[in-house]
Amino acid sequence: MSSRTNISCLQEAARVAIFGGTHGNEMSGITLVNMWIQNSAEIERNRLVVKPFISNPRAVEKCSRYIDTDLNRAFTPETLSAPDVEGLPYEVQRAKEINQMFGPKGSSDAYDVIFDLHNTTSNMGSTLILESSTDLFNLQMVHYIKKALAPHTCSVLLNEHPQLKYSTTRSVAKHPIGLEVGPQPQGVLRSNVFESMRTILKHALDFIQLFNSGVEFPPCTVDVFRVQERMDYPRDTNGNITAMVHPHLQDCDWEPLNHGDPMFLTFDGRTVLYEGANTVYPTFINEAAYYEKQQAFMTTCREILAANAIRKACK
Ligand SMILES: CC(=O)N[C@@H](CC(=O)O)C(=O)O
Ligand SMILES: [Zn+2]
Repeated sequence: MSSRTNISCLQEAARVAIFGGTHGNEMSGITLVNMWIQNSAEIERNRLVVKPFISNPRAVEKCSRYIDTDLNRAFTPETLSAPDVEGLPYEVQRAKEINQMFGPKGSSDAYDVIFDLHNTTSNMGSTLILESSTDLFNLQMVHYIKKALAPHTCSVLLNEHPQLKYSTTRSVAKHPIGLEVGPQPQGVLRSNVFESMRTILKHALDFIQLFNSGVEFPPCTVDVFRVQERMDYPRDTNGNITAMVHPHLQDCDWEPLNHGDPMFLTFDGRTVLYEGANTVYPTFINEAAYYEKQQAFMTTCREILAANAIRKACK
């Protein structure tokens, strides 16, 4: 029997967009994108269209997460097909524009790749966010980035949970990928966070250029953290929070949380323990933007994804 390797031939990635300011108070992505709009030399690659783009300019101007509603939840089929009437929430209108410019979502006309640059107040380090465990192009890209970064590290968050997945701005592209770097307070620029983001983008664009030039990428595996559950703060009967993230959990993103470990510290000094049977890996711990979403942190489980070899399809 001859052994044949399984190579998946994928479409060239000719058009790439880099979004900053999907949330108007996340300063690293906003600053990088504005810099690249001024001078794009650093992100230019052969035979590749790379478009730096401020996705929520009005929120950026106000330095707030959004004007009317969270843009990064607005890319549902219902919102995108809403009739163009006057008085639509700003982000709904903007989502429809972005879908026109970079989509339409789900169509062959859509951009190939959208990188969406975010910052978190959580101590997550550099994190790539995937929305599908079967997107070979993105899995290979993430594998490449992780290798290129070593000895520095980068976590991969997989958000394909049927209930917890949300309709992101980047989801307009064929290969949506989020980049979340922290900790960085809202409205603040930190040089280490800025530089980490910039380096990851460089490796990502290098990967795309290599892929487009015909390089074959061998089969690989990627360690990911799969979104499992959102954990809310303890609350009183009026819905007000009654506890804080416990000091033993604060800043411990991606570290194992086991049955019996402290989770919250109530205002009156009681410790609330994690009661789950299985070890989980919390992330987005004490993210500022998630208080309004009733989320103190998110639990994930570890998983290893395998990806076929890929190369560009011959036309
Ligand atoms: C802190 C923050 O904004 N995080 C992003 C994560 C993502 O892009 O998937 C969000 O909630 O939209
Ligand atoms: Zn964000």
